[in-house]
Amino acid sequence: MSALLETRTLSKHYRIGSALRGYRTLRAVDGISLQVERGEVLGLVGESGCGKSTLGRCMLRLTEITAGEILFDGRDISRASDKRLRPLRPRMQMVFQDSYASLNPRRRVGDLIAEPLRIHTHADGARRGEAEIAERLGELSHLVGLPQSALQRYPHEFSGGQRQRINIARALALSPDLVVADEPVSALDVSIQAQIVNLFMDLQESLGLTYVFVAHDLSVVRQIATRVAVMYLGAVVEIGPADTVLHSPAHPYTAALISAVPEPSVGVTTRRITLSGDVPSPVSPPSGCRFHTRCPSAQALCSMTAPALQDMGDGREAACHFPLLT
Ligand SMILES: Nc1ncnc2c1ncn2[C@@H]1O[C@H](COP(=O)(O)OP(=O)(O)OP(=O)(O)O)[C@@H](O)[C@H]1O
Repeated sequence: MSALLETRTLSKHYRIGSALRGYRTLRAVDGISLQVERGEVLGLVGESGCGKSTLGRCMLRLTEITAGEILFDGRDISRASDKRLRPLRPRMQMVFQDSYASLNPRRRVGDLIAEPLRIHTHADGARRGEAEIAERLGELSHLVGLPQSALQRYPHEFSGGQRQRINIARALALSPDLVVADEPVSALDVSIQAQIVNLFMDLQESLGLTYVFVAHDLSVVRQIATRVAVMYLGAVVEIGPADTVLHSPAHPYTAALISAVPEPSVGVTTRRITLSGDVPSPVSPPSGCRFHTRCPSAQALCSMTAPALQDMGDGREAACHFPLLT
């Protein structure tokens, strides 16, 4: 069976600057090939600005891509028009970090959750009637743990965690196959984060969902992800089963990310690695391996030749000339 979603050398470049000062190309996502299998939770991790959100948005074609291909359920949607995407939209949904910005403050929660049901018809073109919508609203609020009374109220009357439940209900309204969640818990208090992560996990199990879960917090990713893709400067540097990648990283960058987590239970690294310097600009990424300017294991080869993702023989791939395990 084919993957639910596949990207092939996917790139998203932005033109930045001005006519006066000159234009430059910012490589937010630069040639990423990966597969998201049905029923899995792929965690996307990496420092701020490495391209996680851009990749998530490209996967759902919420933004035009610059190059490469995206296949959803075997169908090439890389350059599909809005009209062609429309029947697929219900099957792919996004949950954003900012639970408030995603909700129109002037509309009642019930209307907000029902909106996708009113906009999209059934697959045969039939519109949903009000009784059907009311029944679905009842199901959805139960699924995400919102009381029925919440449907009559407005977004500002809720806490951040409850608002994220509203966003999740909206995303699930049309029974999607794939949900891309972009830092869905990072704006929440730690105690509430656990509740929302648990909700994501319960829903995934009961509804058989597939997630791409973007997060910079490795302890959250470790809790929910079955596989992890580690991004650096627009590229994937390591990808594989979450336990393998987070417990015995092959790429020095993954090891450094894990080292930076204060609580040691997140991963057990073979070495403690501290990164020096800032992330280079995606406008002019370093030659060879993009990570070589900050890598403690870098050698002459690393500044000349970009390493491709290689099979490490344990179900994971890493893009490094001198991986930590060999
Ligand atoms: N619309 C845009 N125009 C120009 N540059 C953009 C645009 N959107 C994102 N970028 C740039 O693309 C790069 C990747 O951004 P992106 O938001 O995808 O990273 P991220 O890993 O999700 O970071 P964060 O966790 O901070 O959101 C950054 O350098 C960002 O400034």
